[in-house]
Amino acid sequence: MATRIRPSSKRCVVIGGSGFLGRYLVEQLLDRGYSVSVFDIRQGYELPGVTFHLGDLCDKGALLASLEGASLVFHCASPAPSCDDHALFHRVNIDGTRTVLQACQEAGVQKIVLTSSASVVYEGTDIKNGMEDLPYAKKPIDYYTETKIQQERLVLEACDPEKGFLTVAIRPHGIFGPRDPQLVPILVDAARRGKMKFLIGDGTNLVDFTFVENVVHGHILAAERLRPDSPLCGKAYHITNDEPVRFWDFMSQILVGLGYDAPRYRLPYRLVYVLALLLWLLVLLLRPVMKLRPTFTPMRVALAGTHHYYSCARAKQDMGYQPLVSLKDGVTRTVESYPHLRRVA
Ligand SMILES: NC(=O)C1=CN([C@@H]2O[C@H](COP(=O)(O)OP(=O)(O)OC[C@H]3O[C@@H](n4cnc5c(N)ncnc54)[C@H](OP(=O)(O)O)[C@@H]3O)[C@@H](O)[C@H]2O)C=CC1
Ligand SMILES: CC(C)CCC[C@@H](C)[C@H]1CC[C@H]2C3=C(CC[C@]12C)[C@@]1(C)CCC(=O)C[C@@H]1CC3
Repeated sequence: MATRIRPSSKRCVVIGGSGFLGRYLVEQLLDRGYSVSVFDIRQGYELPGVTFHLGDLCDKGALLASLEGASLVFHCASPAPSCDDHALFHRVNIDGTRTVLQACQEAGVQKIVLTSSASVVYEGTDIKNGMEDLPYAKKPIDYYTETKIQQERLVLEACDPEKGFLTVAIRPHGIFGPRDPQLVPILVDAARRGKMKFLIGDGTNLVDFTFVENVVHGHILAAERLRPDSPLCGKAYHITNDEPVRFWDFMSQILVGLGYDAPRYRLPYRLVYVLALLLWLLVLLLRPVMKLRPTFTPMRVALAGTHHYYSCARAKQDMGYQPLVSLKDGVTRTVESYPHLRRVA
């Protein structure tokens, strides 16, 4: 007869653990004495003590096999926002998250920490020191964000302390750090193609960029403070560096740190936004014959030209969160980690 492994509070599974954030989470959990398994569609690395379960999170059978004995699950898997595949976003972020919840309930998992996104309340217009009680965006900036909203709702609504099933969502914003496959590589690619000479808007808009280790710290605190009687149950929490920075100053620090010139010439925000929309329409029209990937999408232009920074007061109060790494140190460590992306004279 097969024996069922008893759930241990230190045994956890990181769904999406091969990705950028997931790998940092796995490393930090190991350092803190957790026993960690990864469930992911791919194996991104090897690490002593970590078991990889490869599969699609939409496959309940595959998930169940990985969840045996675990009491805690971190769900940080998602298709990349830039993939722009509506069917895939829907299948993974909405249907797949339902499957994750069912599998966790069947496997006797007690806690789920979801990686959501602060962008679930952002509609492309200014947000200054936004709190978690802002309503979900009625017009999200893209389909990825639309599915992140539905995903967060599903996870938070599933919280049921009486049944011993506890959920919480972390909303990070603009995660960066060594090994980030998105922000720095996209920026450097644009600079190498001569597209980073201009700044969009007047350059004063403030934005949150969050060092990856702070995001991980928020996740682990949330997991440890999530109890049937705690205020965290069924709630969302912003996790930021708590140091809003001018978008274009942050971009310039990274570019200059890697040997590229900082953007110098200003372009009016509205003009660039309309041009990006027109370009996007053209991309849609041409899609049957060719697949183009413009650098300046309407979503990126909105993020580059508006204020979007969030308060993490709720996380400080309910879980004692404080960022561990300052923005300055985070930028230095990030720049140093990309020698291969430096400008060659
Ligand atoms: N990066 C950021 O600035 C922000 C990210 N977030 C959220 O943080 C989370 C982590 O993001 P990040 O680390 O940047 O993303 P990554 O793409 O680096 O990591 C996600 C991981 O999930 C995997 N994955 C995708 N689909 C499936 C699937 N169907 N089944 C199993 N695994 C799957 C990916 O594999 P593959 O690479 O093959 O697709 C990848 O390994 C995401 O939920 C994202 O929405 C929120 C706010 C900001
Ligand atoms: C070409 C330039 C105008 C912009 C280059 C930098 C951008 C690639 C990044 C600036 C803000 C980032 C961001 C995200 C992805 C990378 C940026 C657009 C997210 C969309 C990632 C997923 C989320 O959940 C929200 C993030 C907001 C900020």
